Amino acid sequence: MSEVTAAEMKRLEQQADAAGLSYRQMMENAGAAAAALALRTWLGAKSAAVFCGKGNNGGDGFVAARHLANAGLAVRLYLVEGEPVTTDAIYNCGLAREMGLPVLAADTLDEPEQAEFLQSADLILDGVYGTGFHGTLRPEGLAAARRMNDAPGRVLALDLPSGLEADSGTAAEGAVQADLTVTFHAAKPCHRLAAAQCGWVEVADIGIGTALQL
Ligand SMILES: NC(=O)C1=CN([C@@H]2O[C@H](COP(=O)(O)OP(=O)(O)OC[C@H]3O[C@@H](n4cnc5c(N)ncnc54)[C@H](O)[C@@H]3O)[C@@H](O)[C@H]2O)[C@@H](O)CC1
Ligand SMILES: [K+]
Repeated sequence: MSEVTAAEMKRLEQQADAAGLSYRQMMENAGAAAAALALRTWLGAKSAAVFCGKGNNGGDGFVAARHLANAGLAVRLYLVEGEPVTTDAIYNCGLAREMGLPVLAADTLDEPEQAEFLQSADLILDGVYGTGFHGTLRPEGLAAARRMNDAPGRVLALDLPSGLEADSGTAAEGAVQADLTVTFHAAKPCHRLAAAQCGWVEVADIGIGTALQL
């Protein structure tokens, strides 16, 4: 399996953007691929809880949530560190809201109705941190990882399980344990170095190969 580091991936995304494949389109492709993978892996899934951080990994989560809702699933989004801050994540959070998807603070999961939704969700999507993560999990990230790990549903990590460092594969204490990880364009070193934490790993095409004629 070919592999790229987080820095190499960033460079490829810059080159693809310069070649006409926008960052927004890459995010759309990533989230759509993740939703499609979830739907064909877990046939019959009826509900999904999607955890989003404030960066572009969260952006992938908003996109995936839209596609899962369009496929008929009951979907709720949980913001782990407040509102998104990157341009494309803000845009996709807005689209999810316009569709009428519930976008809630993750600490609402302390309330019985939200806790019940998470307990009954067939799918849990982890869009808290991707290649941007380094170091240890702060309290919000740690609490979200614990909720995902404790929930009975299947956990799909977007790009990599939150709490793993993409290049070193170092797992922060309390990191997400995924059943399935969908990574984009190519595997990152963590998928090999922390394979058990990632579960089954699938690589999704997000258009970079075509844009760059690789
Ligand atoms: N740039 C792009 O065009 C694309 C990016 N994609 C997604 O974007 C991800 C990378 O997004 P970002 O670079 O925005 O970063 P992430 O969304 O991975 O992380 C969010 C933020 O967390 C912060 N952070 C780092 N360590 C932390 C810690 N220990 N505790 C709390 N916060 C911490 C970082 O400063 C980072 O800005 C990829 O993994 C992938 O999922 C995909 O949408 C494909 C296209
Ligand atoms: K993630």
